[in-house]
Amino acid sequence: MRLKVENVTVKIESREILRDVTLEVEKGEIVALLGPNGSGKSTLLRTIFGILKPVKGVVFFDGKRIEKIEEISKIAAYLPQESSDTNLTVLDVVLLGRTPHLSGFKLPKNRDLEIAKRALEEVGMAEFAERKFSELSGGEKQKVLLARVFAQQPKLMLLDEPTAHLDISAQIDIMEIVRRKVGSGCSALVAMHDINLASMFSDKIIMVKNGKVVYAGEAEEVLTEESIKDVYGADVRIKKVGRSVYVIPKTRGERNGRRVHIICGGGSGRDLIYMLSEEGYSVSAGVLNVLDSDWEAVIDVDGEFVEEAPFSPISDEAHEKNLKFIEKADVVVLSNLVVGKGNLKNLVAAKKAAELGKLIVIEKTRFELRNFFGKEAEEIYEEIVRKARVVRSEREALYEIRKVLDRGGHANSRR
Ligand SMILES: Nc1ncnc2c1ncn2[C@@H]1O[C@H](COP(=O)(O)OP(=O)(O)OP(=O)(O)O)[C@@H](O)[C@H]1O
Repeated sequence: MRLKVENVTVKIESREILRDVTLEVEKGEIVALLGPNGSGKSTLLRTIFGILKPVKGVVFFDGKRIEKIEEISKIAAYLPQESSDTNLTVLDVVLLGRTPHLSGFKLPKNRDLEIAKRALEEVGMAEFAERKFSELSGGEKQKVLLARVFAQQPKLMLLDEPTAHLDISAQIDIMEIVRRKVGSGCSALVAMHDINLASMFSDKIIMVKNGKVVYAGEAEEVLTEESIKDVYGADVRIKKVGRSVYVIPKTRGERNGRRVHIICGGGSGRDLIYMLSEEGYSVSAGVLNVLDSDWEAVIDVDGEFVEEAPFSPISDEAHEKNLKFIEKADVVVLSNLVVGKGNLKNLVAAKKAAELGKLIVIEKTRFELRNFFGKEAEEIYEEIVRKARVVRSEREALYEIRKVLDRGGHANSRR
C-alpha cells in the first residue's frame, strides 16, 4: 500500500506536536522514522493510525482518505512502543490481531485461527502457541506482537520501536522478519533509534526534529555528519560500506578522557589508531609526514597529530610538539616503525616516554631489521626497551592499554 501524509499538523493540549508533516511510503517499502526522544515519531504513527486527529492536513491510504480507526485497522496495523502484559496465551494474543476483521461481537472462526497460526510460523514462534505471553522473554514477546500485526493482514505496518530493549541478534531477527513481510507486498513505517539498523534495513529514511520532517531520502544521502549533528546534536563519523552507511560516534575523550599517543609512521600505527579509536580512547599520533598512511588514519579518526612536510626529516619544532603530546598522554605506544635518519627523533621521543614510565613498545620484527640509522639508534632502542613494556602485536598492546588505563596507572611494568 502507498501511504501519503500531507501537511499534517497535530496539537495535543494546544501544543503543536507535529508541524506540517509531509511524507510518503511506497508499496513494498520499509521506511525508517528517525529522530531524538520527543521529536514526534510516536505521535506521527498514532496520527496515521487514526488515534489522533490532525488539526490540519490529510493522510491518504492508496490515495484514499480514511479517518475512522475501525476502517484504518482493516488495512493498517499498529505496534505501539509499550505493550502491557497479559495472562492470555501466545495464540490468543495473536488472535487479537483478527479483531478488526470480526464483525460485531463475533468470535474468531477456524479461518482466523489458521491465519493466527500462520502468523506465528512467520515469526518462528509456532511452538510457543500455548505458552503464557507474560512468561516469554522480551525478544519472544516482540515476535509474538509482530505476529499479531501479521494476523491483521495489513497492507501497511506502523511499528513503533519494534527492536527496543532487545539484544543485537534479536534486533536483527525482528528486522529480518519485517523485511520478509515487506517483501511479500506490505509496506512499513518503522520508528527506530538505532541509526545503523535503520540504514541496514530500510529503503528510505525520514528524520524528524521538533515535530517536523527535516531530512528524507535514501540512507546514503540522508545520513551525513551534518544531518546527525543537526537532528541529534551528536558528533559522529560516517562510513560507507557498499550500500550501507555506518554511523560511528566520535569518541574524543569519551573513555574517561584517556589519551593514547602513538609514535609511528609508514603505516606501522594505522591498525592501532583505528582499534583505539573504536575502543573510545582519545588518540593522537606523531611525528608523521603529511600523506603518510598513519597520518591519514589519525585524521580519519579525528585524532590530534604532529605533522612534518612530506618526505622531510623531523624538525626540532615538530619534535618539541611531539614531546608535549607525550607529556599529556596517559599511555604512549611506539609502533613497529622503521628507523632512519629522517625519523630518529621519534625514537628519542619514545625514550622520553619510557623515562616517564608510560611507554608500550610493539615489537613485531627485531629492531635490527628495521634500523637504518646504525649504532646510535640501537643504543637508544635498547635503553627504551629496558624501561618499557614490550608486546608483539597491536592486539596485545590494546590489552595492555586497557589494563593500564582501566586501573588508572602507567604502562611502566618491565618486560
Ligand atoms: N498524550 C500526550 N500528552 C501531552 N504531551 C504528549 C502526549 N503524547 C506526546 N506528547 C508530547 O509530544 C512530543 C512528541 O512525543 P512522541 O512520543 O511522539 O515522541 P517520540 O519521537 O516518539 O519520542 P521517543 O523516541 O522518546 O519515543 C513530546 O514532547 C511529548 O511529551
